[in-house]
This record gives sequence, structure tokens and C-alpha cells, in this order.
Amino acid sequence: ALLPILEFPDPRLRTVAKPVTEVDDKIRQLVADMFDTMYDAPGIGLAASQVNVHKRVVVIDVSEDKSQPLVFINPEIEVLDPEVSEYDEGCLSVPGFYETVVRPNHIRVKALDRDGNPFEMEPQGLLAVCIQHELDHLNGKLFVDHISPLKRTRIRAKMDKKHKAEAR
Ligand SMILES: O=C(O)C[C@@H](Cc1ccccc1)C(=O)SCC(=O)c1ccccc1
Ligand SMILES: [Zn+2]
Repeated sequence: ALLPILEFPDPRLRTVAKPVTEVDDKIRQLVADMFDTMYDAPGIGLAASQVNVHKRVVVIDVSEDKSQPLVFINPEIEVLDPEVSEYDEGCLSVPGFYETVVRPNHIRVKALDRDGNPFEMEPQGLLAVCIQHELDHLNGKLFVDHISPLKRTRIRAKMDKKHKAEAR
């Protein structure tokens, strides 16, 4: 099912998500709904926080043809070396804006999969960027928190205007 995506500056996006205690069918239904929502948007990632479910669940698929769906439950990131890289990030909660964000590019991710089994990976490139972007969501952070206050203020003003026009 498609779930509504919260949009900046909605304060609920600032909630810190809670760890999943048991990977059960309810969580698996949430994962399925998150994939439906992500592919429909379209996007390459989605954190449960964005659909107002404050649990540490992330779905990602950076493939061109929806062939690499990944689930990260209770993800943890370790920075393996200080080298960083830049990427023009977008966000389904800040639609229409893309800004350059600097992030470490060599990380290890540990998480549970959709069956509750622990796994780890050292993602490269866009997958490494996306995982860090999604983990920010679980911690109540948005990519606009990584850009200048002036740019954030301008984006907030444009989003507020958009929401006022929609409310009419
Ligand atoms: O808000 C989100 O978490 C989704 C976001 C993930 C992301 C994109 C780029 C860098 C880091 C994280 C998006 O998917 S925005 C949309 C987007 O980037 C995209 C959409 C369609 C095809 C390819 C990319
Ligand atoms: Zn986002």
C-alpha cells in the first residue's frame, strides 16, 4: 500500500526512531508498503520516519530496474576511514531540491534483514551515500541540516509556500 510521505519542515521528521525488537509479519508488511511507496515516488531509498512510523527500518534500491531491493533493520554505521566525497542529494521529504552534501565514502553497515538475520556490508558509491542519508532520517536529521543555514531557510520558505497553496 502507498503511504503518505511527511514533508519538511514537518516536526515529526525530527523524531528519533526506536529499534525494532522483533522482526515479525507486521514489520514485513511495513517493509512491503515502504517499497511500494519508494518505487511509486520514485526514489532510491526510504526511511520509516518519512512515513511517520518511528521504527529503525530502511529500504533502498539504487538499481535502474528495481532489481536490488535492500532492507536494513536497526542499521548501524562505522566510518572506516576519514576520506569524504560529495554528492547532490535529493529527499522525498524535500521534493524538488537537490544540494551537495559531503559524507564519508568508506563505511561498514551492520543491520538485520527482513527475516531478522544479522548481516554486514561495505557499500560503495551511491549505496554508501544513500544508507547514510537514510540513517540520518532515523535520527531525525535531514540533508538540509548539512547545507548552509541561508539555503535551508530559503528551502523552508518555498516548502511552506507550497503547503499553504495545497491547503487552500
Ligand atoms: O528521501 C529519501 O530518503 C529518498 C532519497 C534518497 C537519496 C537520494 C539521493 C542521495 C541520497 C539519498 C531519494 O531517492 S530522492 C530521489 C532520487 O534521488 C532519485 C529518484 C529517481 C531516480 C534516481 C534518483
Ligand atoms: Zn530523505
